[in-house]
Amino acid sequence: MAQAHRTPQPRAVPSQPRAFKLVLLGSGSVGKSSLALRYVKNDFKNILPTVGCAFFTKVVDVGTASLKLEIWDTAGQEKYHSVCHLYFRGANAALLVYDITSKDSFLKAQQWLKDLEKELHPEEVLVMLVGNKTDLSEEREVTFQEGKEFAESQKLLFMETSAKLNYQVSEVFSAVAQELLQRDDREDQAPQEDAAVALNEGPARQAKCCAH
Ligand SMILES: Nc1nc2c(ncn2[C@@H]2O[C@H](COP(=O)(O)OP(=O)(O)OP(=O)(O)O)[C@@H](O)[C@H]2O)c(=O)[nH]1
Repeated sequence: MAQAHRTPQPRAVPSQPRAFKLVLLGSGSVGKSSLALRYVKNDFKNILPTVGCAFFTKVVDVGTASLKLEIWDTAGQEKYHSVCHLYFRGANAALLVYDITSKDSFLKAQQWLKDLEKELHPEEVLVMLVGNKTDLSEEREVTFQEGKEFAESQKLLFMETSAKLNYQVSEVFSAVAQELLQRDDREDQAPQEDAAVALNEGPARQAKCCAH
C-alpha cells in the first residue's frame, strides 16, 4: 500500500489558511464538475466531459477558522481511468460521487473506493459518498437507505445533493472542511508518542451520516 499523505501543506505565513487537497471521483456524467461549479461559482450549466483533471480553489470559513480547499475534478469516463489515480496522491479528502438514477454509477463508486484505498491509507483520507441528482427522484435507482448503508459499512460520510437545484452542495464541502480542520487540530495536539502509535494503528474513519 502506498504511503499515507495525511498532512496538509504547511502554512507559509501563520495567518494564511491551511490548504487541503480534495479530489472528486466517480463515473462519467454523475455530476462531479457540476458540483464543483455550483460550489465554487454558484452556477449550473451543461458542461463538456472533463478531460484529465480540472482544478479549483476556494477558501472556506469554518466558525472562526478558515481553510483553502484545492478541488481536483477528475475525468470519470472509462478511457481516462488509467491516469486518474495520479491525482489521488496527496489527497486529504475525496468526494465519491454517484448518480442516484444510475445503479451502475453506485456500483462503480464502490470500485473507485477500492482504487483510492490502493493509493492512500484508508484511515488518512476523509471520504464522503455523495448521491447526486436528487431532483430526478422519479428516476431514482439507488435509495437513500442503500447509499447510507454502504457509507456506514465503509465508515464514510454520506449526503445526497442536487447540483442543479443547489441542494446540499455547500453543506457537503462545509462538512468535509469542518472534519478536516478537526482532524488537523487533533493531530497538532496529539503528544509525540501517540503520533508514533497512530502511524501503525491510525484512528478508524468516523462514520457519520447526514440527513437528506
Ligand atoms: N438533473 C440533474 N442533472 C445534473 C446534475 N448534476 C449534473 N447534471 C447533468 O449531468 C451531466 C453530467 O454532468 P457533469 O458535471 O459534466 O458530470 P461529470 O461527473 O463531471 O462527468 P465527467 O466529466 O465525464 O466525469 C450534465 O448534463 C449535467 O448538466 C443534477 O444535480 N441534476
